[in-house]
Amino acid sequence: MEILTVRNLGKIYKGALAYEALSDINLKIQEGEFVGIMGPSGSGKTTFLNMVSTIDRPTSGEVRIGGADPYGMPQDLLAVFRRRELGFIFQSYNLLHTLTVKENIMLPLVLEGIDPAVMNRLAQEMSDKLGISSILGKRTYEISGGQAQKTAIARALIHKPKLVLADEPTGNLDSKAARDVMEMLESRNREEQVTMLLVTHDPIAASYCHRVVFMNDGRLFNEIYCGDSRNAFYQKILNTLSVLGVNNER
Ligand SMILES: Nc1ncnc2c1ncn2[C@@H]1O[C@H](COP(=O)(O)OP(=O)(O)OP(=O)(O)O)[C@@H](O)[C@H]1O
Repeated sequence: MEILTVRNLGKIYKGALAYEALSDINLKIQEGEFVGIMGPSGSGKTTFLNMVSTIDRPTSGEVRIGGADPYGMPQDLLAVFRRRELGFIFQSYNLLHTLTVKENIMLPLVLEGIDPAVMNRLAQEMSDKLGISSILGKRTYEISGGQAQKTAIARALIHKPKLVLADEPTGNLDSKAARDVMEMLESRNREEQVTMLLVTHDPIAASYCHRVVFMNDGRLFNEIYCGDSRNAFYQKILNTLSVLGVNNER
């Protein structure tokens, strides 16, 4: 089943000087896929993610999520659709500092008015899977960056969204914590077929994906698939980045 269908997507930022940030993007993502987006700085990755996440409107083209047209919805329905069907993971975690780790994780369920006993059980199950049960009572300023990102992942997944969108989820982490976070995402994808779309500059993070789509100058440049070997995939990612002139020192 197709979870995301993007057809002929274009975005022109209008200002003193109009700027075409996306041009004629076509992309399909099947249920259970784990797809990375890479490309040089300014190539349109975040703009693309913002169009898919319905944070910003495309100038042309179509976006379908699980068959639904989010841009055809009135604002109030769109807000509910985004909350129910999408999960977000950001580079800066975006946790609420007045809440505990557990309260942050339960937030999407609180907004849906789920029974507290059910919320507690789901939060416990999710944090067991992500290995953060021991920090559930802590405040967000008492935990490490890696733990904060795992908390954000738990929050993004707890309501079982159709599509999880991640923007540089390892961008603020050291290489050990980054691997840990990618292993978490990979295991949630493998075990529960969570469909994920991830923007990253990090070729190691991208190598956990099934497929990496490369952008250049607002267009899709190329896509490559992971075969049997993650190491060979990593090398292919590095090669494509070097063709695009991206320096990927970490
Ligand atoms: N609100 C805006 N108004 C005008 N131009 C914009 C706006 N947002 C982004 N752009 C331009 O659109 C292009 C694509 O930007 P975008 O942030 O999508 O790139 P990116 O690939 O995510 O870059 P990076 O890897 O540096 O985050 C850039 O040239 C940028 O300057």
